[in-house]
Amino acid sequence: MFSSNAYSFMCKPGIGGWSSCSNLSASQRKLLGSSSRITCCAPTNSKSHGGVVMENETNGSSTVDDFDVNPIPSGGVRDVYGEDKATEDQFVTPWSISVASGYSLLRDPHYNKGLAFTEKERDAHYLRGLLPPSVISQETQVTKMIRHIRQYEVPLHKYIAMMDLQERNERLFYKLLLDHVEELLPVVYTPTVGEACQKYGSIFMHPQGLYISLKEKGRILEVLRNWPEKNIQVIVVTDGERILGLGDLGCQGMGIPVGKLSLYSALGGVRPSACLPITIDVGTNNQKLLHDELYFGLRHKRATGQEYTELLHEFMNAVKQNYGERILVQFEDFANHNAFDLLEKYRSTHLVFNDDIQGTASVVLAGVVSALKLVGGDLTDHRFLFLGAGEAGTGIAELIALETSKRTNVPLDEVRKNIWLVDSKGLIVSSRKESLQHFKKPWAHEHEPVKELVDAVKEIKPTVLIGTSGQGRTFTKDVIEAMASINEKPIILSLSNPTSQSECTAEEAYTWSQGRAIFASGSPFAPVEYDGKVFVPGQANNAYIFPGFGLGLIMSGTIRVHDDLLLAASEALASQVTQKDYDKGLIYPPFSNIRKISARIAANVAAKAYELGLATSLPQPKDLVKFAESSMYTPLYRGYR
Ligand SMILES: NC(=O)C1=CN([C@@H]2O[C@H](COP(=O)(O)OP(=O)(O)OC[C@H]3O[C@@H](n4cnc5c(N)ncnc54)[C@H](OP(=O)(O)O)[C@@H]3O)[C@@H](O)[C@H]2O)C=CC1
Ligand SMILES: CC(=O)C(=O)O
Ligand SMILES: [Mg+2]
Repeated sequence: MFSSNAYSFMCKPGIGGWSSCSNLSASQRKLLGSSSRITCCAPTNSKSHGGVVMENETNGSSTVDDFDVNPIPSGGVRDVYGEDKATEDQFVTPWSISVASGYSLLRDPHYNKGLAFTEKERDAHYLRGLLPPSVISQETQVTKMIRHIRQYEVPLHKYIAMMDLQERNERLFYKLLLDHVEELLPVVYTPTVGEACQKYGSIFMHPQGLYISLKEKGRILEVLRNWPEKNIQVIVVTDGERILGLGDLGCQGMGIPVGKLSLYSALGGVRPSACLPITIDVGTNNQKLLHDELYFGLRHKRATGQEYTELLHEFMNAVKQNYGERILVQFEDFANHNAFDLLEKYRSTHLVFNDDIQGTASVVLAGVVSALKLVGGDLTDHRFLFLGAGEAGTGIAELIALETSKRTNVPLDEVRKNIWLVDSKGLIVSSRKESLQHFKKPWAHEHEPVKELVDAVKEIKPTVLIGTSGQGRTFTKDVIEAMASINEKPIILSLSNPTSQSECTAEEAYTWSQGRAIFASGSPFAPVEYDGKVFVPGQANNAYIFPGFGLGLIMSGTIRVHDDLLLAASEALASQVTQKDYDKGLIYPPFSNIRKISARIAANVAAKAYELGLATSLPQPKDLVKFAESSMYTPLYRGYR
């Protein structure tokens, strides 16, 4: 992810976008060629925007835009290094221009091609003798790497090998991931990323992402400016308190933003250099980690209240100050006592998106809508029961209610009555209302208290059962048999991650429902044979949505997330399920088509953003799907002159 020896040029402060960098002279543009980056800076402590980096790709899109906070007087001399506007008490960053070659080129993951460097490149870039004589293609490298990965039987070893490749040769990493997406997604993402986070202290070799701890309070802007890439378009940030269903992993949660952003590039085509993984370290309440000598985070209990709020507020302001209005901040795996408040606080001032609340809602709504093709009826004909009433559960419930209300013109409050949630204390009912967290209150319907899930299933008689509890094996035989006795084709979504926390396995869902369940899970399960028939479980994971959703926001310059954009993403995803998928009982399309799916999601999201007046990249491209496709990062190697 780091690259220190690229061509670097200073340019005006601004905000990442898709228009061209007007500040570059013709000779600079020529000099930059196809594998160059332009780096800008501003004095530390400066109140102006920090800068933008743009990177050329084959599509020629460039990324410095028109939000100029420091216009250049025509004919004047440009303060390209931010040196002139710095006062004497301010420090400037000594950025330098350099060309990677020889040994440093081989060690630069952004530019390294290993044995794929051509003869000409080996001469031009002082690589003779630093590589064995053979020249091989990127295709052959992919074949070699997938064999290498397959050698490992332990998933964590595969994960380490993938991370190692990412640090050595970024384009090969992404080509490999894209070419073998169904095989490697479970390696770089759930379930293996969960184990990686649990063991991050001992497998940690290269620092990845940016760590912002309480120690950096008061100078977060400076910390952001230490990141080598300047044209950041997406940040995925966690504070590590609710990592998948594994709880508080503190600083070790970094595996999640790193993994999510790999998917942004692989599945959504957002350039890796535009992605910034961040972990905010306010301490951890995980006693095991606090006593682990390899733990590398702050060794104290989590800061809460004002201390937490102030750090997060400084972070959000610094992000906007450094990267501008269009930077997308994706909140990931925060505990629900912070997640809802952060989203509420920043949704009107920043481009923020909570993947666990909003992304999950969008993907599950799509799955439910497609499932209706298999079971019949409309959304209003179905009754939903959730195990788990936190971010994912109430987020999904809310979006299903919104879509149903829009489709039927029935008021939201009325629609909500068909949706029931169970939390750790039992069914959410009106007699509990006073003591409920705010996000549960809309779901407190009139009913006698019910403690056990199986009893709730028998009482509520849901057609759809959704697990968002983070508790493994909670959809017991009794629960699934109860669902199967009420429904010809029970829809059972076991969304909790990683696999150990899944409410049931695919085998349990199919066996206990005598092969009648429409089943999907958050982490993947292998196909199951039951009664002579093979059942292929789908994966209901927000990974279907956030990469395309983010691309849609970025390519349209959208400045705020609106619920209708989530509905647009969901609709696009559901529309990608084919008859062939339905015939296999699948309610999601295969991940092997993910780039096409992401382009459609991006286009639908962008179209809605333009319609709502939230998009700022004007004029609107005529064909948004083509535009999305042409905007995507491709991991093929570029030639170096
Ligand atoms: N597939 C996907 O794409 C996604 C999956 N997830 C997964 O969903 C799970 C939950 O995430 P999230 O909603 O953010 O977590 P939260 O902590 O916000 O919510 C968890 C909910 O589960 C309830 N719960 C906990 N234990 C039990 C139990 N034994 N019986 C009934 N309810 C219980 C909690 O109850 P109480 O409120 O009483 O504490 C709470 O309401 C995680 O495993 C996560 O990995 C999340 C996002 C996306
Ligand atoms: C998938 C995801 O975002 C989660 O489990 O938290
Ligand atoms: Mg998450």
